[in-house]
Amino acid sequence: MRKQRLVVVGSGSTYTMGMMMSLIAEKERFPLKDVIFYDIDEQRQERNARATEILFKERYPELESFSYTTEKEAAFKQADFVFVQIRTGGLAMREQDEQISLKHRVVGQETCGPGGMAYGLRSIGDMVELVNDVRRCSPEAWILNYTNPAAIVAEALNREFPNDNRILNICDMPIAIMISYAKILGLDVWDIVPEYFGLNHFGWFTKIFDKEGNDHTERLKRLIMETGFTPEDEAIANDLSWQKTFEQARQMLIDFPEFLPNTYLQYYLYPEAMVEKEDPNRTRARQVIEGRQKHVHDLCDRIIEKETAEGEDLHVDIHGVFMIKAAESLAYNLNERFIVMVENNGVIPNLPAEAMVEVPALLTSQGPKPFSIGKIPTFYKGLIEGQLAYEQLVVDAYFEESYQKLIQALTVNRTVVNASKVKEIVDDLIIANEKYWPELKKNTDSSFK
Ligand SMILES: NC(=O)c1ccc[n+]([C@@H]2O[C@H](COP(=O)([O-])OP(=O)(O)OC[C@H]3O[C@@H](n4cnc5c(N)ncnc54)[C@H](O)[C@@H]3O)[C@@H](O)[C@H]2O)c1
Ligand SMILES: O=P(O)(O)OC[C@H]1O[C@H](O[C@H]2[C@H](O)[C@@H](O)[C@@H](O)O[C@@H]2CO)[C@H](O)[C@@H](O)[C@@H]1O
Ligand SMILES: [Mn+2]
Repeated sequence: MRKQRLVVVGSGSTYTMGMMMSLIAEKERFPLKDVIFYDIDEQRQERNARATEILFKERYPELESFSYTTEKEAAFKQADFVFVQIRTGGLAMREQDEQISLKHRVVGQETCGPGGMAYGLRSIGDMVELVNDVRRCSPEAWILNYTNPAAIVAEALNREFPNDNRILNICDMPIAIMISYAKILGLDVWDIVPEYFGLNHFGWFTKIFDKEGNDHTERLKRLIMETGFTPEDEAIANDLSWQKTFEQARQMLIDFPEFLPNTYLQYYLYPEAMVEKEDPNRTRARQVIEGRQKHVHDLCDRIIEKETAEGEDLHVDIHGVFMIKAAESLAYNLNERFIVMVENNGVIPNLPAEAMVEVPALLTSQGPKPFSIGKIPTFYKGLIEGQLAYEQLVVDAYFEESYQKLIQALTVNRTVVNASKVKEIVDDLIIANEKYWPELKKNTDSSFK
């Protein structure tokens, strides 16, 4: 089996240690020659890197080399795979996004509504630059991207690199939801065969089969409605915020019982209730800073101090495993089925061909081969078209540096109804994002060509 050369971009991420444990767990199926960390923040990277070095010495002695750098050329020189999980502006800007939105009494969330829009305008520039840098050094490398808001990033990268077939945007939410389905059904998550359609963080499971072809959909729906729905992936099972989110997914199913919803639909279907639930002084970013980030930093500091990872409660998480299993399938042409983002091109014939949709696909050495979905019913088509218009307008606003396109984008987003509120929110976000966004021009030219 050919060993892979892996670069992890955004290696200072709170997810890196989980990802490294997942690489160790998958080493027989995704053997590595070397691993290189790349991040722009030397300190954030160094903490994860020094702990990883110790972890790999103890649990991955087969690895030929591990290194870390803030130099792009050194990082990208010979990669087979580049895993990307960056956060432009950091968790501090996530907190701004959430608080500014909530100040205007609209959804304050990482990837949805005004917060997601602000984050999208920050991510696009860095992601485009990164892909260009990787391609200069490693034209054939697979770039697997987790960076959010993944829907907007996918749309922007597809426009900027239309002929690059080795960029794949993925999200761990569908598989995290499937872990909960598996628990309810008494199945292993990897034995579940889902049918699913939508945009990233905006989709529905239409059928849940097992590998023998048995249809569990109606029983699953009944069990969720009658007995509840809880997060089961270890990383989120005990997190109150995720518990509330999964409980709300049960309510969505009761209200709209045709298909099983992605948890993120709660922000679009019940925006006012979501605002009521939030404390603007302690939004999700603050919980992550004091929760997951603190936990990871403390863990790394202890490993570095003791010079061993022995005795630490380190575990594999679905976030890491999902990306690595997707990489395995691409690297070794395994043709395994994953829910990923692809250009529509007729997969859903009653949506635009150029839309970046999230659907099941076989991952082959030639890239994703999506399954045909067929025409989707009017309710979902209507919701998706609005959300897609929002995502496309955000990307237009970025590339055209257009204030007006951004106003249009947020106006079609279901989380904000009132157009006068849109302008106030956008104006506040412009000030907060001065360092990150392009300077938006206020011309009012018609978009008719
Ligand atoms: N797609 C998904 O389903 C999914 C799941 C979980 C997390 N994520 C995303 O993963 C990313 C990381 O999340 P986190 O909470 O660990 O964030 P984090 O802030 O802890 O880590 C991000 C790291 O990226 C680095 N970084 C920022 N800009 C960079 C650039 N231009 N080049 C290289 N490094 C850069 C930062 O210095 C930081 O170390 C976020 O975008 C998050 O939304 C996506
Ligand atoms: O609010 P956060 O930072 O805790 O989470 C935001 C991310 O949520 C999803 O990822 C989950 C994932 O679904 C779960 O399996 C586990 O690994 O935790 C992740 C984070 O809690 C979502 O898919 C991401 O896009 C979000 O960034
Ligand atoms: Mn996601």
